[in-house]
Amino acid sequence: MRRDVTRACGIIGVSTQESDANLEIYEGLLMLQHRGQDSAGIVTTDRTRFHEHKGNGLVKDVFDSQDVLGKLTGSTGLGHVRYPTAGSSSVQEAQPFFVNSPLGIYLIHNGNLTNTDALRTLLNSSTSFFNRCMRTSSDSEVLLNVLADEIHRAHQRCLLEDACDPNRKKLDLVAEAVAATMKLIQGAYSCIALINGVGLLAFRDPHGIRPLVLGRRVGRRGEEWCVASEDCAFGPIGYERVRDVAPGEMILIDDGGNLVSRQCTPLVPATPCIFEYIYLARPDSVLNGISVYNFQLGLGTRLAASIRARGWDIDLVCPVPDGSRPAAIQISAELGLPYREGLVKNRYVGRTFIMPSQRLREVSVRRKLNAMPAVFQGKSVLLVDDSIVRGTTMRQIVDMVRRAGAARVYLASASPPVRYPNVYGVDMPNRGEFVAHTLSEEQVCGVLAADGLVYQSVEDLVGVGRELNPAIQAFDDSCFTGRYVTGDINETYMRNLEEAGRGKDRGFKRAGRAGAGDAPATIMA
Ligand SMILES: O=P(O)(O)OC[C@H]1O[C@H](OP(=O)(O)OP(=O)(O)O)[C@H](O)[C@@H]1O
Ligand SMILES: NC(=O)CC[C@H](N)C(=O)O
Ligand SMILES: [Mg+2]
Repeated sequence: MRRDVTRACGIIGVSTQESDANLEIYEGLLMLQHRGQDSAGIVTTDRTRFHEHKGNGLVKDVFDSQDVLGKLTGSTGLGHVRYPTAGSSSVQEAQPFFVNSPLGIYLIHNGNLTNTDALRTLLNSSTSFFNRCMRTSSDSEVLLNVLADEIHRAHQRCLLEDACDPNRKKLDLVAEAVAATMKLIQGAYSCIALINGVGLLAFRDPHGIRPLVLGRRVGRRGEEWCVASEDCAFGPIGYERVRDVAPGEMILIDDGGNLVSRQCTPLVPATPCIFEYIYLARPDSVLNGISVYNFQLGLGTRLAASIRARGWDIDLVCPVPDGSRPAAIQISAELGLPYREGLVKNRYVGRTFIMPSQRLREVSVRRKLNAMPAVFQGKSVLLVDDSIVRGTTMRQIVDMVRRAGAARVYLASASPPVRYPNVYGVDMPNRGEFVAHTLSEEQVCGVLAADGLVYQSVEDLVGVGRELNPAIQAFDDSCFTGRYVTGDINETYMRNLEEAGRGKDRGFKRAGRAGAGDAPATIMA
């Protein structure tokens, strides 16, 4: 079930009392590798100094020897795997990022800020204590500097207060700073920071768009903690899922393993990114109380009803491996049709949708998937995929399956038509590149040269999530609806995004350029 290509970031932090954090973080990052493959980084602390290593590439290649990993000593630390949404892929932008004032802080981030440029201007202005100058164009580096600035301000405020207790708890200062940071930054963020002399800090944006899960175990010297993007990381390193970090919540674990939590913004139900359940997260993860696997089965159940209504004459159901398997299995069970694996995947070829040109993407699909005549010859086939974005994958597959002898090729997409970019930390092309951006279902079917096409409806998609966790009534489904939960995304933002992406052929390269004063607007076709 493991995906070999995705486009978000994965984060993990561990606070133990006696174990080697480096090994646990390494193992945890391997479990999160599907979320980002551009770079990997780990930092640990042995309470006297930080130990850091990061680089471009997969976790196994960046940490390719005992020597490299062995130098990362200490019982607390954090790790990151990156797929960029802002800035570039250069090693300077690999995470974690570090600042040394007002105290040593390392930070990792999953998500994307939508007001990065405004924040950068603020940090460079005289209102910032240090007129902070960044080294990269990463939004995550900006986020770290905002946090550092706010920690400094909170400390200054405390010193100025007449009644300030000189021993005022560090927790209070950090909580004040995180709350102030959350007021300034916009967009999506799940973050973990290592703060010298304070401990391990984790916080999640007020809408809970990107995931963040807390795990715990009891060691010989007391409680030990793990925070990660997905709880699939916990099992191999011996932690048990406790709960999701709440939207707008911060958690601080001190060096003694004591955990405290503060709600930094008014608590509202999460509006998590629905694409996590369709494509990004591993099926063995439970996010926001919803099993990703069960979500995907639910997609199959709902889609089966729409397929039945079409009255197509189908001989077999075939998934586009790997992500659509749960939905396809469920469709085959619901419709009483044979399930067949007719597309063989080559696990040693890399990316398709993020390849740097359309021609390369097409070649890559053919290298990655091969259609078997033994399955398709003379059959009327229903192909199921988790999503259709540019349509490159499906167009190539329809052609391959026909060449393999299929009599008819019907298509089912477990998610609705992707029509709008995701601006919250998932790499997506520009609006004009989506095959469905301005086309109807029937027109897309024509472009893909299929005999029929059915998409999941937005109502059914959201209905699956609501059914599995009634406490969550709304999701960030912006890539299907054009409705952005943070309310700050407008046409100017989209145009700037598209202009910044032009010529790079990957679309989502830079963010955070919304024109000041633009009214938030729903972006509809
Ligand atoms: O319409 P397109 O632009 O071709 O993109 C859609 C495809 O991209 C993803 O697969 P991908 O090949 O990225 O990875 P996977 O093997 O993990 O499914 C997704 O699962 C679809 O199959
Ligand atoms: N996909 C992500 O979460 C990316 C994090 C951050 N925006 C970066 O570009 O590095
Ligand atoms: Mg795919």
